[in-house]
Amino acid sequence: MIRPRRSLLFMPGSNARALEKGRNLPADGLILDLEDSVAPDAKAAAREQIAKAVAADGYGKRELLIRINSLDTSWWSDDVAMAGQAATDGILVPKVSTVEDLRLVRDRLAEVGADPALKVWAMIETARAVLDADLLAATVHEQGSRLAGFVFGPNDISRETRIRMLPGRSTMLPMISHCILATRAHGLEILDGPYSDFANTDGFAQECIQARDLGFDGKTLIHPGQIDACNAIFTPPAAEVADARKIIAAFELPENASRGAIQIDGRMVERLHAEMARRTIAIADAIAAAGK
Ligand SMILES: CC(C)(COP(=O)(O)OP(=O)(O)OC[C@H]1O[C@@H](n2cnc3c(N)ncnc32)[C@H](O)[C@@H]1OP(=O)(O)O)[C@@H](O)C(=O)NCCC(=O)NCCSC(=O)C[C@H](O)C(=O)O
Ligand SMILES: [Mg+2]
Repeated sequence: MIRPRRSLLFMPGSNARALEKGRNLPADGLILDLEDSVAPDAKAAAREQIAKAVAADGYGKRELLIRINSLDTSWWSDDVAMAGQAATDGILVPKVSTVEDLRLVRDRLAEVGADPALKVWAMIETARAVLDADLLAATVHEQGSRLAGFVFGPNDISRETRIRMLPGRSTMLPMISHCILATRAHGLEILDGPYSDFANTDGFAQECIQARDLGFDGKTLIHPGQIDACNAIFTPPAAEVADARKIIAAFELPENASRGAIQIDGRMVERLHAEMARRTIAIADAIAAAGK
């Protein structure tokens, strides 16, 4: 089943006001954070607060992920124990670098008896993870894997590699495309990283358009003011949906039953375009069904 993932808003697990606000924000998903937005001495309280907020529910159809702390900290194991028992859709694992990292998380989730439907998302934000993106994505085929996709992490990549984050992202485009290819080769999803300068609405909109055109499924956000623009940019435009319906209808005509390529309004259209059209319609329908 296709799920709209146009906008996933990060919120600090230590911020009760944000957790409360998340119940009414129009984001497709929320990422309740235990990692970088939570100070070291607030980790335990944030973990408890997230558990209570999820148990109290009220998040409706929004996809809920909990970002745990990285595997080189003393917190991650308790984070997984809490997240594995919480009624969410998945966990987001930061600073994944090796396939062994993903196996550790898989085994810990099994140990705590997590619901088999709970998914794992990996943040790709180390040089090693970018280089080995294909290997990481390939773990989806392993027994017991819960991997659903990647979230790109430009800030940590920049920190580790000293590659600068520039407007237009010219310095990061090769690695972004590399990660997107790795996910698609294994049937996974991928979300773009956040845009920190939340007061710069034009810059944000340009980055969303770029993210969509590069092939990301959606974008992670850090401020509620970014949701509407992000949703609008990642929503298939009405004209694209109408065109998709036309393509499907054309291939369903008896006279086209045995044709691989046809003509619509002066353009060549092939069956691969019908496949793309079906995805466009499925996303548009899923957005409509979610009432957004
Ligand atoms: C960046 C912020 C600290 C700004 O917060 P604040 O100063 O409170 O902003 P505003 O006054 O404009 O807020 C207006 C109202 O909106 C609420 N709010 C703000 N942010 C959020 C949010 N993320 N979720 C829910 N609600 C939010 C405020 O409470 C105000 O509400 P009201 O009281 O009704 O007026 C803040 O936006 C923030 O903390 N953002 C999230 C930070 C975060 O989660 N960071 C981690 C993810 S990014 C990352 O980790 C990078 C990645 O790993 C990489 O490597 O690239
Ligand atoms: Mg990061």
